[in-house]
This record gives sequence, C-alpha cells and structure tokens, in this order.
Amino acid sequence: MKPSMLSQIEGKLIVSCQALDNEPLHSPFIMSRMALAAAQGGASALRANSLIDVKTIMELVDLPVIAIIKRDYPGSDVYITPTLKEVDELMAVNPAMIAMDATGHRRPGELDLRALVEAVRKRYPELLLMADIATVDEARYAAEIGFDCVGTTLHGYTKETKGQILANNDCQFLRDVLAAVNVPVIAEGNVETPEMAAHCLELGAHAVVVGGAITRPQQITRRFVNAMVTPQ
Ligand SMILES: CC(=O)N[C@H](C=O)[C@@H](O)[C@H](O)[C@H](O)COP(=O)(O)O
Repeated sequence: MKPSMLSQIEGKLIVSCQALDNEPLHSPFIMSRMALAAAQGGASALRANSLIDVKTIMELVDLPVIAIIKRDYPGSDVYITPTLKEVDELMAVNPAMIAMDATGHRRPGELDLRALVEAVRKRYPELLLMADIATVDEARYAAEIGFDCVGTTLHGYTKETKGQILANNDCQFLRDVLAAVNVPVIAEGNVETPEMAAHCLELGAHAVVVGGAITRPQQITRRFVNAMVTPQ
C-alpha cells in the first residue's frame, strides 16, 4: 500500500508553485520547472493551481501535489476549488490531495459545504481533502464535516480577517487552530522565512506550505527593494 501523503509530508516543506494569468511567470512549463527546482531543494510535496499546471508538474516531478483550481463565480467570494465541477476536472489527473475553500462564505449556487464534501467523498473515496480556512470556527467546522486536514491559507484574505497575517502575535492564529482541531494543521500563507517555517512546525503544524517567498520572484525582489530604501 502507498504511504499516505499525510505521513509523507509530516514535519516537512510543501512548495506552492503558482502564477496567475496576470503574473510574469504564468506558464505550465515555468511552474513545472519551479516544481522541479523545489524537488531538488528537498520539498516533500507541491501545491499548484489549474489542471494544466498540475498535470505538467505531475508529469515532470515525482512528488505528491495538492491541487486546486482558482475560479471566480458571480455572487460568491469563494474561489479556491469552489464546486464539484473543479474537483471533477482535477481528478482527470488524480492528484494526491485537493484543497478547497472551506470558509463560511456563500458558495456558488448556494452549495452547502457539508453536502459538497459528502459528494466528493462518495465520488472519490481515496482522495485526501484539505480545507483552506480563514478563522478558527471554519477550521473546527471543516474538521467536523470530514476534511482530512486544514490549512491556514485564507487567513487574512477574507472580509472578516483582512489585514491579518500568520506571523501576528507569534502565530497566535495558528496556535488557536491547533488547539481547536484534531486533524493535521498545515501552516500556509505569508510564511516568509525558513525560520518562520521551522517555528510553525515547533508550534505543532503538521507541514508548512511556502509559495511566494520561493516561487514569486516579483515578491522576493520587492522585499529586497523595500529593505534597501534609504531614508531621505
Ligand atoms: C490567498 C490565496 O489565494 N492563496 C493561494 C492559495 O493557493 C496562493 O496564492 C498562495 O500563494 C499560497 O496559499 C501560498 O501562500 P504564500 O504565497 O503567501 O506563501
């Protein structure tokens, strides 16, 4: 039997390789090379957006992938794998895990999150499901309705949490989520340094996802530029 992806990633780094269509590196070829570089650097898994990126990465790199499809629907703020349609699309390449928005926000077509998870479970019983949450209550609910793990991915990116970042108050939000649920918690979102990634593990995170600090050169460059501004 294949070891579960959750045990493969325990205590390790997952690298998110994403560039949206308004970003300079938007390209399945480039994302797959980013993924290969991450693998050579020792990443335990990858996270990627869109069927073509996930497919191209899986063809080149022998690491498990957390797959998502970001898609906007009118009248809904939910954009990370919002419906069963995106799950079906991703399952064409059978990724190890799919992450979905598990916030309390209204989903497209008024779809209920619990019903959605049940539908995915019925159709794909082997698939691991990650809940991308923004609040402690959402983490608790996601664990209750059967997600395999929760990620702090959307903390700071919803109306209720805007402006907050994971590092605030020595990662208090991560601590609160860890205290609230019994499923593995993956630290994700604005993990900017190796030290912070290591600290998230010390606090009890199961694994850490790092995206922009590794795979978005425009963001990395900006950090250097900002640090080099000399006061006039
Ligand atoms: C909020 C949202 O849409 N997050 C996305 C989720 O897949 C990605 O854009 C992030 O890059 C990813 O979560 C990793 O985070 P960071 O790049 O900050 O290390």
